[in-house]
Amino acid sequence: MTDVLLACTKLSKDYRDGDHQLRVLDNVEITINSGEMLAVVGTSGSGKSTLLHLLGGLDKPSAGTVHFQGKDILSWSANQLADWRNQQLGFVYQFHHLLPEFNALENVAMPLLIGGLSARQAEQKAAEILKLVGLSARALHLPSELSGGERQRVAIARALVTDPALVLADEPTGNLDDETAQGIYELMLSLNQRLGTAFLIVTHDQTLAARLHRSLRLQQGRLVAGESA
Ligand SMILES: Nc1ncnc2c1ncn2[C@@H]1O[C@H](COP(=O)(O)OP(=O)(O)OP(=O)(O)O)[C@@H](O)[C@H]1O
Repeated sequence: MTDVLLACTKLSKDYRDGDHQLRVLDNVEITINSGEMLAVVGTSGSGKSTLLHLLGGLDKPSAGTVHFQGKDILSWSANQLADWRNQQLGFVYQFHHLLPEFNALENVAMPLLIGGLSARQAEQKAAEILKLVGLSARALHLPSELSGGERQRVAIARALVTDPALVLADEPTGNLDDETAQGIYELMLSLNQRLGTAFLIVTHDQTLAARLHRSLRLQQGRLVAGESA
């Protein structure tokens, strides 16, 4: 598929540090196609999280554009952005951010409840997605009763439960051992094949990034020559 899902042009972000202006992102241009798995690789402080925040409409750039399916997200109100995130995007972070007092099923169902679905419909859909990530048997367990890898599987299920077009993942395996991290990448690749969901994954791990369809490198806020996997 070649239709463009998300695109940014000349994206820059500056922070003021006393008298200093700190340029954290500098004229970044990225295009993500529907169904694509794209990695952005960079060392700590290269601007990866800042980039994801801007692409997910969680922060505004100092300059540049962000378009989702051809629409200018920077012109949207806070409510429009919130609806868009709920309906079209899924987020996965380094730390799972599951709600500790709710079990896996309830955590996965949460975005659907927020989106207005009934509890019964939400739990039915959540159970389907938990099955896809191989966690049906753990559905009624609290996050504290799950391993780190299982928690990330639940977090991925929660990101996918609304059938988003795109998942933005910020170091989704940064807190896991190598073997578990590989398993999470396998899972994301198989979900991409099965559901057609696009993924943009930022990571410092080149080996994991090389498993995806394409990878780009961010260095001190600039995209440098990218590698295709
Ligand atoms: N709100 C802020 N105010 C000032 N500087 C910031 C702010 N947020 C981020 N920065 C700076 O921007 C730079 C990029 O940060 P960012 O978190 O995007 O990097 P990263 O590549 O995700 O790093 P890591 O892998 O360590 O999370 C860093 O130098 C950071 O200190």
